[in-house]
Amino acid sequence: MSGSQSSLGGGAPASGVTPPNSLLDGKALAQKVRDEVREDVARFVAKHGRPPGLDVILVGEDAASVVYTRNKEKASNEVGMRGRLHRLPAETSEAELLDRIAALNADETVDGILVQLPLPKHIREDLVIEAVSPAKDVDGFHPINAGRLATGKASLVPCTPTGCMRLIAETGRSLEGARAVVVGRSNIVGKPMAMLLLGANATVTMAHSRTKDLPAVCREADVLVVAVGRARMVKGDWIKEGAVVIDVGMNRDESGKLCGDVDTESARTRASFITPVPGGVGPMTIACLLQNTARAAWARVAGG
Ligand SMILES: Nc1nc(=O)c2c([nH]1)NC[C@@H]1CN(c3ccc(C(=O)N[C@@H](CCC(=O)O)C(=O)O)cc3)C=[N+]21
Repeated sequence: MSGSQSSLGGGAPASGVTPPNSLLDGKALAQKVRDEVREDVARFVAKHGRPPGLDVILVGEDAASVVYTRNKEKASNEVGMRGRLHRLPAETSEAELLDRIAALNADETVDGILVQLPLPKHIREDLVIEAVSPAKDVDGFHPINAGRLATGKASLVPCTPTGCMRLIAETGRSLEGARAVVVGRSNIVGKPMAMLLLGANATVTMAHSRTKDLPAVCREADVLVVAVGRARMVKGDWIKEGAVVIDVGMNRDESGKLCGDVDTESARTRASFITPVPGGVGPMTIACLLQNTARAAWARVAGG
């Protein structure tokens, strides 16, 4: 916890007495992170005479991906980076995509490379992830970076889990010895999330679709992070009284409304802090992408 600005909903103080049922405002906290990055970028430009460069590659026309990648491009330019979006047709071959990545790997003005997922079926995702230079892998998806995180030598860490950790820090709750449950075991959220929580000395349980009595496991959690992609799956009575709940889900319900993996309305009555969807983890993911890009730029000029 630092600074005088509160990112909690309802005018709650950022530290001290914890009000019940507080929404954690990810949008406000993301703005704070972006302001920090903007200052860092200015220092980089002053020292190195060029802005950090972020190159985002989108293959195909998926409507949501078009919006997200435009947002990433825009957000990077807003903090003073040189952000660029490469839009490739859906028919782009795997070899063509790998060529484009190789060119960006070799370009000294490129500090960060992000290939938007999912990719079209004819392109092997793992090959593409492994083609990005680990030093420019601002998603933190390369096996080298996953391995570094798992062995306690983290450099570029996946953006969503990093954002979740920052949201948890904002609550003022200590993770030391706390029981953390991560629901979902993906390589891009669940697994790196568990590594970060473990690194903060939480006792971590990884739960998933095969977990027996998932509600009972969730009820053990002082900190519950849910990343499964199922609309409002986690109900209020799965939540331990006073828990911190981080909802990574981005789903559309039957009426087309954006919602998380947690039934926020019922969970709010038991959680002390909970992230809304939208306006929770999503904005933090983009802010942490910018942070990773700045970090990659500094590391590259230092020869790290
Ligand atoms: N290589 C790669 N890296 C990614 O980081 C990546 C990806 N591929 N593919 C897709 C997912 C999804 N993702 C989101 C980021 C921010 C919001 C976000 O800002 N959401 C807003 C709402 C946006 C809306 O209204 O649709 C919010 O939660 O408030 C959402 C989704 C990054 N992803």
